Amino acid sequence: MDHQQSKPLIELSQVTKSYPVASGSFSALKNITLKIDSRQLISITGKSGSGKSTLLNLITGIDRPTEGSVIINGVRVDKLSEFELASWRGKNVGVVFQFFQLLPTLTILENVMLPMDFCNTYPKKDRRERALALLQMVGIGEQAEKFPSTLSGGQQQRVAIARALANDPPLIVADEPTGNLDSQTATAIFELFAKLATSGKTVVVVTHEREFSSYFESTINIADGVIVKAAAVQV
Ligand SMILES: Nc1ncnc2c1ncn2[C@@H]1O[C@H](COP(=O)(O)OP(=O)(O)OP(=O)(O)O)[C@@H](O)[C@H]1O
Repeated sequence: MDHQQSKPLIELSQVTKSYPVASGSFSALKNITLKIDSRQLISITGKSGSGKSTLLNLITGIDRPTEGSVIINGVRVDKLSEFELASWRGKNVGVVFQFFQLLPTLTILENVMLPMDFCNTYPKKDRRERALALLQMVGIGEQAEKFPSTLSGGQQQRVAIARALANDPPLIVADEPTGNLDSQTATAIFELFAKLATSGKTVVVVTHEREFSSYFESTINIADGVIVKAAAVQV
């Protein structure tokens, strides 16, 4: 990949996230400074309770830091109002979950159209065609009129990825996206993420699965709220 053209998509400066607890306050993230270039596939790893979800929630603007700044694609996300955040998130971040979280009463196609309907990002007449094109891109175009419960886990995760891409966000974030999938299906999902990074997306994946480390350009390892390693992975 041509790293010459890369620029940071994600910039965290001296970020601390503390929660009030009975004994005072507990810092889930401690003074984190981090830059992630665009067009990269990055993993976040660490033991349970190390701070991975907290980091992800700050990057997606679901949570705000107690101290420090979070800049995504040039926008100071931690300074946006709740109203601004909802709109910013809808257009700038596609989220993929472990358990897919598709709406069961909508068809696959309707699930993928939903973010466009919410954010009004594409003309109404174009949304169906765009959703279909995305489903074809992730390899399940022929399932478009089916309901989520009739699909396999791997197929449902492909739908969730198509939905995450609906508004063409620069950033895709995935929290344990293959935690519920067999190894072969997981491989296909990581290959899809790699393809997205090559096509220009920045993809940040929280994962425990070490056997897929070769897919990532960098791995950010967190322990007790501190980045202990953020090394480039040799592919
Ligand atoms: N709202 C909260 N109030 C108090 N402590 C919290 C809160 N949210 C998270 N924590 C604590 O912050 C630390 C980091 O939590 P976080 O969910 O980010 O970990 P994680 O690495 O994602 O874990 P897992 O792999 O189990 O999901 C944990 O010790 C957790 O108990």
